[in-house]
Amino acid sequence: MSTRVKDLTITGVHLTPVLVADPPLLNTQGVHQPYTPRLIVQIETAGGVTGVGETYGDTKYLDLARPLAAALPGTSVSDLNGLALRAGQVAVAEERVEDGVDVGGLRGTQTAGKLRLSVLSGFEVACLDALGQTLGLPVHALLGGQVRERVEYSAYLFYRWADHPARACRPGAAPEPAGEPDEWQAALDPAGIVAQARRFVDEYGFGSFKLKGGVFPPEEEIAAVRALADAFPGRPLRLDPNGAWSVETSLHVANELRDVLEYLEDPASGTRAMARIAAHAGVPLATNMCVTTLEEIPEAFTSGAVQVVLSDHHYWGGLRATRELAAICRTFGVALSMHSNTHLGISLAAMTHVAATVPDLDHACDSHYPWQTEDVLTERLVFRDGCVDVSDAPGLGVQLDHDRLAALHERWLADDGTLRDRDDAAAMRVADPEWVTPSVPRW
Ligand SMILES: O=C([O-])C(=O)C[C@H](O)[C@@H](O)C(=O)[O-]
Ligand SMILES: [Mg+2]
Repeated sequence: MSTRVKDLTITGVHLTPVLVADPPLLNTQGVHQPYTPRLIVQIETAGGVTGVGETYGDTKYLDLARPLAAALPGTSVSDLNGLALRAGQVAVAEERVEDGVDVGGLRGTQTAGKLRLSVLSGFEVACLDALGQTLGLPVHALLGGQVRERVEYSAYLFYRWADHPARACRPGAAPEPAGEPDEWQAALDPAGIVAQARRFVDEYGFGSFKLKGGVFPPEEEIAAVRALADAFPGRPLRLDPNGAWSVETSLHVANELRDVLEYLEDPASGTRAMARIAAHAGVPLATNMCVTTLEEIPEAFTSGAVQVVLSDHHYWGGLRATRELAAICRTFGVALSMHSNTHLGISLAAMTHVAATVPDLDHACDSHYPWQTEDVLTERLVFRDGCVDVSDAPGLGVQLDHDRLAALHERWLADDGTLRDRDDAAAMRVADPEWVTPSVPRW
C-alpha cells in the first residue's frame, strides 16, 4: 500500500438527510410518521476511502452536524478523541433544549449535551468505517476485537394500525393515502400481538420479545404479555410503556407479570420513581430513558433504580463511548443491553460491531430494523436465528446504494417541513385532531 493510499486525512464530509418509510407503530406519545428523518454521514479521506455513519436526521441534529462537518477537513479519521472535542464545542441554540421530553425519541429530558453526542455518534461511526477500510480491519477489531461471532436481537413488537391515516395534502383537498404500504396486519389486541410475534419468529427466528406498551390501559397490555407467554412458553419477554405509569400501576403490572418478564422497561418516568418501583417489583427494571448520559448514572445506580441499561450508541456518543458505559455498568453490577429507535442498516451494522466486543451482554438487543422496508445499502443485513453475523470485512462491511440514498434524499427535499422533525403526537393528530401528548403518569 502506498503512503497516499494510507492517508487518513479527511478531505470532505457529506451530510445527506433522508426520509425513510416507517409503519404506523403506536407508542404512548402517538404514532410513527409515515416517513422518519435520518442523517447519512459520508467522510472521505485523502487515501480515497469513504466511511459511512448514520444518526438522527431531525433539524435540531442537522443544525449541529453542519458546523461539525465543516470543521473536519484536514483532521484525521483516526483522531476520534479530537472529533469528540470538536463535537463538544458545537453551539446549540437555546430553543433546541427547552426542558422537555424529547418529542420524538422518548429519551428523557432533552439537553445540549445529548444532541451533541447523537451527532457525534454518526461521525464517529463514519470515521471508524473509513479507518477500518484503510487498514483492512473490521470495526470490531478497531474496538479491541470480537468476543462473539453473532449478536442476538429480540423481536420488537408494536401495537400498530394496518395503514397510516390518510392526509389532506392541500387545504380542502380529499385525503390521500400516506406512507408506503407494508404487508403487516393491524395489531391492536393480544391476538394481533401474538400473530405479529409469530411472524417475527418465522421470518427472523427471534427468541425473545419486547412489546412497546403505554398505548392501551395496563390491563390490556398485561393480557397481551400473558398471551405471548402462553404462545411462546419460556421465552424472555419485556414490556416498555416509556414511563407512562405511576409507581402504583407499575408495581401492579410487575406483580401480574413477574413470572414471565425478563425485565420491565421504563415503567415510570424519572429515576426516583424507578427506584421506588425497583425496591418492590421483584423483576429487574431496564431503562433507555432515565440513564442516557454519564451525569444520570450516579443517582440511578446508587439508588438501585435500574438493573439493565439499554445503551444506544446514538445516545452515548458512539461505539467507543458504548464500551466505556459497559465498563461503568460492570463496575456497579448493572447489566447492559441495547436500545433502538427507527434506524437503517448502517446503524444496525454499527450496533452489531460494538455489541460483538462487549463481553457481558446478557440480553438480546433491540432493533427496529425489521420494520424498515427501505434502506440505503446495496444489501440488507440479515437476521438468522434472531442474530446478525458479525462482519469481518474491512470497516463496517456495508456498501452504500447511491441511487437509493439519492431517492430518499429527494423525498426529504420534497417535504414541506411537515415530516422533517419526528413528532409522534403530530402524526397522531392526523387520525385524532384532539390528540395531545399525554401527561405522565398516564395510568
Ligand atoms: O425502547 C424505547 O424506549 C424506544 O424504542 C423508543 C422509541 O421511540 C419507540 O418507542 C418508538 O419508536 O416508538
Ligand atoms: Mg425503552
